[in-house]
Amino acid sequence: MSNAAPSPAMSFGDRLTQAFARYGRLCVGIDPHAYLLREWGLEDSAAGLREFGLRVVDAASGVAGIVKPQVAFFERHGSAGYAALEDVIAAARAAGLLVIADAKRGDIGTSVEAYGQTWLEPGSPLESDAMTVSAFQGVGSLAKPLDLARSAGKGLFVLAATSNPEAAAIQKATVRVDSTRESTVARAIIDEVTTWNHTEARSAIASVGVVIGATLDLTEFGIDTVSGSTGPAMPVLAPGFGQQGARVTQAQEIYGTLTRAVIVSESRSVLGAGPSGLAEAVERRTQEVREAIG
Ligand SMILES: O=c1ccn([C@@H]2O[C@H](COP(=O)(O)O)[C@@H](O)[C@H]2O)c(=O)[nH]1
Repeated sequence: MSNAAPSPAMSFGDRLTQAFARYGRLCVGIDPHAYLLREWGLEDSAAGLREFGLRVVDAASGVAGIVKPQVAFFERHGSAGYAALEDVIAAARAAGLLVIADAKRGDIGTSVEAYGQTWLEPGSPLESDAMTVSAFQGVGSLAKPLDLARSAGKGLFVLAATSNPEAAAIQKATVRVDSTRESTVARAIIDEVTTWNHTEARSAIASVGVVIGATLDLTEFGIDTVSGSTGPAMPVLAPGFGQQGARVTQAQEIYGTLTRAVIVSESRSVLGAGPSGLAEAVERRTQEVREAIG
């Protein structure tokens, strides 16, 4: 399966559906922390990051369906880091892996459009299959990347309730959505994404998702994990499993009805196996995630 040139007829949600059916829901994070590079016997340089990323791609290829490079680690090395990231992304996509660039971009609409072009435009050097974005400047500010994602068969994951504890105060804060309703910030973002997805109702899984951490009690964020959705399932990129403490056996309990399109994202808990144990760790984790949520 190659996803190098997605036909516009095939949305990101459709490709996600295929990846789920074939490989399950594990997303292997490509997070070349300095300590991991050391443990792997690699230099903390662009060349070391490139080698690290390519080894993860190798281990994930044919076993897991999705990888998520954490852009921050590559940016540390400036232009050489970006060149390494380009190679890692290209190798992953050529191997048939879906690539979610964890770039967490956001800005006013005219600038965020360029971020979308960087990560989602077919033919761009950093072309990925999906990217993470921030709605701090309003979900409406993301209109251009949303349009591009739709026309190019790409995906977006909007930060809604993140796994880090420091975010709770802002994300649980109440906002007035209209003259009759109030909602938490997290819930308001999820509702806007859901509305967007209802206009793309032809796929089983939508192309625009949200980031909701597995470390949270979602009821405290006002997030509905009980009602069944009528439209396409909203993909939920779910960090917080593994090193941050959440267990995949609890996924159903954490996400409730949202579980049907949860992507279990794990980085350090898999990468910590080191280069010799990595392939086995990816296989084992893929299996555990399959057993827990299919
Ligand atoms: O809410 C969020 C959003 C993104 N992340 C990112 O996911 C990985 C998690 O790494 P682990 O080693 O599995 O903890 C990392 O790249 C974070 O920046 C997140 O953790 N929480």
